[in-house]
Amino acid sequence: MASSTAYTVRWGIMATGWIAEVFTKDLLTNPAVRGVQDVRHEVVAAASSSSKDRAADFLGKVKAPSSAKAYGSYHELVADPDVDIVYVATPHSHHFQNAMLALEAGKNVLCEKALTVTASQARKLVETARSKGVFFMEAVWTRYFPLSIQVRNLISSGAIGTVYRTIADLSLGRDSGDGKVDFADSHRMVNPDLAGGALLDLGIYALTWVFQTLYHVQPEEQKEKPKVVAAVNKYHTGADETTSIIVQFPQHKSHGIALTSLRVASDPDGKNSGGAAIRIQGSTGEIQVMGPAYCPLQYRVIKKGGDGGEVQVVDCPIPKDAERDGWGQGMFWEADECARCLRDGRKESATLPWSESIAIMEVMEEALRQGDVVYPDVISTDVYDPQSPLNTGKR
Ligand SMILES: NC(=O)C1=CN([C@@H]2O[C@H](COP(=O)(O)OP(=O)(O)OC[C@H]3O[C@@H](n4cnc5c(N)ncnc54)[C@H](OP(=O)(O)O)[C@@H]3O)[C@@H](O)[C@H]2O)C=CC1
Ligand SMILES: O=C1OC[C@@H](O)[C@H](O)[C@H]1O
Repeated sequence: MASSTAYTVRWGIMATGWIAEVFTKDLLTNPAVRGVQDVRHEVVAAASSSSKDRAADFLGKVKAPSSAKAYGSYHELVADPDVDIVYVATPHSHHFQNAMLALEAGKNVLCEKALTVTASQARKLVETARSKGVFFMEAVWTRYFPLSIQVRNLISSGAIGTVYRTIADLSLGRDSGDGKVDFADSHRMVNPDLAGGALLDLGIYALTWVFQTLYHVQPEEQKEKPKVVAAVNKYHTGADETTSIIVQFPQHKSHGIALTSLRVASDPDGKNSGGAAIRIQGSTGEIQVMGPAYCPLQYRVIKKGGDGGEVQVVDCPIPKDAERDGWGQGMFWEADECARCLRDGRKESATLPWSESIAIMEVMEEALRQGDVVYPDVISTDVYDPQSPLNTGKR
């Protein structure tokens, strides 16, 4: 078990869908299994906008302690004084209103990706977190993987010289052969009412690799806003199905190429036979990260002019908790980061600062603008409404 002096964070889970379950199970794994002694996590409440019973079922499924409270509304969750931090696990359409509900209640917030539908919404959330003096972070879990940390350190230490280009792809390959993809039109992946589309859901990981290799590593005073050129193919629902973006940092002479698609796959056979999903190309070598871009488990360092014997292959497996049915997907690392920030009084994570989440939202917004993708007003407004249907669940 984690040490008895470990700093404990009490989580409230907002929504009860797929990722809420995966994340909450990760929270409830034993931190010692991943070598963590200084922080630990408790799940004290979960809320469903559908019903209190659904929240109770959820708590049962994740084997939360019997003391954990089930709420039938998001409003009740954010009012619970025992909750230190709210994890927002609703579709991206809802993130602005739901995260605002929690921030306005004075709660710390970890909000699933994509942070919002628009950059203006992201800026408003950050302003609110700042004025309320609470912690706020976008849940891009991949950033906190030991693999990502190692890759960023390699870049910063000059292991592949100056990085001039990163090519990153996260594409699912869900073409169903009849002109459609195999998500129902109502599914959050393609439904504009839920801010569906490849870019906000998947492309954000390709952009994460572009940003953490070309932008994050830039010294603060040299951080440069990128130029953006995008090509977008729209699905018949109006959401984007294939989006390709060139992100240019002119001062740094670097290009990021972020690719995403629901039609073709980054890894058609699931064995990485197609090669690396991410290529980070420097003046003296290349780092290749094997996909999927959201959950990479291996990278390779290839030195320029090497004879093939110089390729260093590094595996970074995700520790599983055998005492908890083998749970552990790698989402616990971002939770540990939240705990350490709360313990240390930090309001934002240095690994994914507010300004970087906003910069990525600005790129996605610009790409979607170039592709004529338009989302409904109710999900793209930046006016907070505690009684919005997105907060009350009145669908
Ligand atoms: N980090 C990662 O690896 C992943 C992140 N995600 C992100 O998590 C978010 C949720 O995705 P996922 O869990 O797959 O989605 P699900 O559809 O499985 O769950 C979403 C939950 O949100 C709540 N909700 C509230 N209003 C609505 C609505 N109008 N329609 C649908 N659901 C609603 C529901 O919970 P309730 O009824 O209890 O309120 C629902 O169960 C997305 O933003 C996605 O990008 C998703 C998958 C992986
Ligand atoms: O964040 C995600 O990562 C895994 C994908 O399968 C999922 O669609 C996406 O939301």
